[in-house]
Amino acid sequence: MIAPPFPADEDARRATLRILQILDTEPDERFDRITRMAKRIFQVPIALVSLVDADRQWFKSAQGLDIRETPRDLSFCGHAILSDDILLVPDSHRDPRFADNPLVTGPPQLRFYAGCPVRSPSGHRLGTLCVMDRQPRGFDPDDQATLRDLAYLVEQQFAAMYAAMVDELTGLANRRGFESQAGQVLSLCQRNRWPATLLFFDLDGFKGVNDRYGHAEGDWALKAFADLLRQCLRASDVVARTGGDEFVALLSGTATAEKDRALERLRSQLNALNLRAQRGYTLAFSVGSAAMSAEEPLALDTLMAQADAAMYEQKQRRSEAIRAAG
Ligand SMILES: Nc1nc2c(ncn2[C@@H]2O[C@H](COP(=O)(O)OP(=O)(O)OP(=O)(O)O)[C@@H](O)[C@H]2O)c(=O)[nH]1
Repeated sequence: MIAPPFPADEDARRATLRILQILDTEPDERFDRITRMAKRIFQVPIALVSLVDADRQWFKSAQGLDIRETPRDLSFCGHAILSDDILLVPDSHRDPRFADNPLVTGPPQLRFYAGCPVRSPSGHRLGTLCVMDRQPRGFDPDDQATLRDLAYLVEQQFAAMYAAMVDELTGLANRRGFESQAGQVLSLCQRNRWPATLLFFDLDGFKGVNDRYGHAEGDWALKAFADLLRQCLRASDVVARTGGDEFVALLSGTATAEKDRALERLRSQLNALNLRAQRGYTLAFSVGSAAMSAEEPLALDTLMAQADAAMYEQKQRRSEAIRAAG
């Protein structure tokens, strides 16, 4: 058996799965309808929408299988997401990648597999729409075209979910996406008695960038800042653009010293960007933070309000200092 390797975009792919907040959710008729159609059209016992997570594949929709997940190492879909095309395994007994796979040699005794990768609007292959049989079979070009059409329906559902949760300009979570993801992360911190820190950022003098250099330049600056946040914070932190030039990040399991280090990294990378980019203006931000200790749980709203107030204070101090100097 050959376990599937990770694709090159693995981190971004998993971050997208997190933003969509689709893993471990309830069955959804929009996806179940598609797998029912696939099962009927191809006359197969099993049809799945499988999402490939860190170490498992999890089924958003499953027809003909009682389990909701299997280890990623054993998954056919882990192989299918390595390419844009359909992965076709007409007879698993004759394929060295799968011949001694426990899902082939034991239940559900998979013999035939056809899986079409399903992508997020940002282009990451999140999983597959796949059909399976317990006997070998063919899958002609017409079948393949039909499977691609059905996979496209799955992608449209992803697109609708994505639009509701993601800021189109920067690809970060939007306010709604943030509230929902951060709410879950905060509950996890509270259950495990981990500290958490919320950072509230607002760019300084951003209106001036738009006014002097145009809206397109303003968009460039927002995207550049979003990229820096992505680079300087951990993949497990929840980062969002919640308004015009406002960004927030929830750092989980993070105490003050780590938060300070993250902000130092951000400042130094922003300095480097300003020097490198030479756009005629200096991109700068004010930031406020609010901490939840392991002992005292706080609601997300409270953390947001505290961090916003701290940011505002810093902004006032900075503009007073600039006025005094000038
Ligand atoms: N380019 C661009 N500009 C935007 C977008 N959304 C909001 N803005 C602009 O962002 C600016 C935000 O305004 P403020 O926060 O008051 O401006 P500021 O100059 O940063 O003010 P301070 O925060 O006090 O430093 C406004 O000019 C908005 O028009 C966007 O998606 N793209």
